[in-house]
Amino acid sequence: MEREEGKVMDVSLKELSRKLEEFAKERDWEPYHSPRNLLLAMVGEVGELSEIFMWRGEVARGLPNWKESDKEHLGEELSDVLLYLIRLSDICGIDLADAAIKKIGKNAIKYPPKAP
Ligand SMILES: Nc1ccn([C@H]2C[C@H](O)[C@@H](COP(=O)(O)OP(=O)(O)OP(=O)(O)O)O2)c(=O)n1
Repeated sequence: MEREEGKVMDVSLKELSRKLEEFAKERDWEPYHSPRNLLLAMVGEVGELSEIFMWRGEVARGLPNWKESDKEHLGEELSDVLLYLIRLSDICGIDLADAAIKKIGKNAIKYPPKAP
């Protein structure tokens, strides 16, 4: 994991996946991390993420008028969704990085760029 001024600059999905595995092992939570439980946990976090945007109306890119504390909360909920997604993929035996790259390739064929 590459760091600069205390901030993570580059981290792989595999590194995050390993950290999540360690986290679950250290707490004896592995039996609870079944595919269905992880999926439900992720959907729950998507709900929490949605709540942040609820009733605010449309939001400008970069969230210029948001309080720092709201942006921090947003980062936490986005992370919860990502972490459960990575853990779910891992427990299902899916290499998420590989699957995502392949899917981007497939998308590009389905939706070719407009001709110049
Ligand atoms: N069985 C569990 C429970 C939690 N976590 C981890 C993954 C998530 O990143 C985070 C979720 O924790 P909480 O369920 O406490 O959810 P929040 O952090 O959103 O707290 P709250 O719902 O109180 O806002 O913890 C986990 O891996 N396995």
